[in-house]
Amino acid sequence: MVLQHDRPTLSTRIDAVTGGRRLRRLRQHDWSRRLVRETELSPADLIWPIFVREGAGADEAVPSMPGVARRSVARAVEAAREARDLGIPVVALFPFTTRDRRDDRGSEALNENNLVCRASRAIKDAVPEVGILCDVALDPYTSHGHDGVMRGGRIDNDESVEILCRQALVQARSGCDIIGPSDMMDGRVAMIRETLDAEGLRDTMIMSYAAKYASAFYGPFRDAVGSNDLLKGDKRTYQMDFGNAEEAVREAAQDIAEGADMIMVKPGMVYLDIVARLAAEFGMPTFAYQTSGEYAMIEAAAGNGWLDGERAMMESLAAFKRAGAAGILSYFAPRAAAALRRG
Ligand SMILES: NCc1[nH]cc(CCC(=O)O)c1CC(=O)O
Ligand SMILES: [Mg+2]
Repeated sequence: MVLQHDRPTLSTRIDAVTGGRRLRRLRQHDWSRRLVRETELSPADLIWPIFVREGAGADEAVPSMPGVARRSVARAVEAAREARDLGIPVVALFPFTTRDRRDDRGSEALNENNLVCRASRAIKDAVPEVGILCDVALDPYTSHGHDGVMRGGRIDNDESVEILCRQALVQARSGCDIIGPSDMMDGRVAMIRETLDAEGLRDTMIMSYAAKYASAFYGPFRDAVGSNDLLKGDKRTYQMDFGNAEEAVREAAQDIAEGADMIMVKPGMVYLDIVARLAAEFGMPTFAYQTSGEYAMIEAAAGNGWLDGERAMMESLAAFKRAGAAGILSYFAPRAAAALRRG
């Protein structure tokens, strides 16, 4: 390339290498950028995870998740109303369980009057237009913080599945619309489907956490549900190894064959390759969970003034859509939906 350009010559040469296709042309105006935007986020893409706690009164802040709180059942109902008004289709319920309600088998999971069941009934009653998703896993209820039952120092798959089926049934009967098995036991989707069908609950949907990785990005969530101090060891014998992608395809294939209506990848931001891959490979409604740690990361940086939180929020959520996700579970849901409605 010559150093001193004669403009017309340079322009001709650039036209020659680009074929005259100047890709910046479409980026000139807000209107033209909007016109050609390939994917768009909408409030209907969002699922709002809500933490519920016993008792009445004011929300309890979760320190590691600025802007997120544990709500009483009445306040959870208010959140569902807010979701409806914002156009958010689904809320996901997670219980904060104190030590005294936990045991080594997670018995509280099967109590039809447990917090999640009471919150489901209250929301169904007051705001029937909003869908309810409930996690199926024992970690909010076990004294050791694991998602299943321990047997000789390991999590017993089949014994756990049996309890998880009963947990799913109790939740579905309380008004939960979508069962979200997040436990990663083998065969649980089929067994849960069978259990629900046998009880006449054919319409209850299953969104399986198909590819759920053993991740550092769940830390703040475990604070929020009270499991962090209790968890013994880690979850690597049932949650996936972060080095694996082929295995995610096998996991998703199994869950789909077993009857999952929708699949999910978790965490989300650091596993966008998996989201894109599963969405393309199976063409099933594929969801991503922007987890507590991913949320906290953005909030912490924004809180320090290190990045523009509002923009980082929208950009991170849009990335899931671009990767092919049908929707996103995100603690940003109400804020993002409000921003999208403002336009
Ligand atoms: N099975 C429990 C469960 N369901 C959702 C999350 C994490 C959600 C988040 O980090 O936002 C976890 C934590 C875990 O597996 O330890
Ligand atoms: Mg599996």
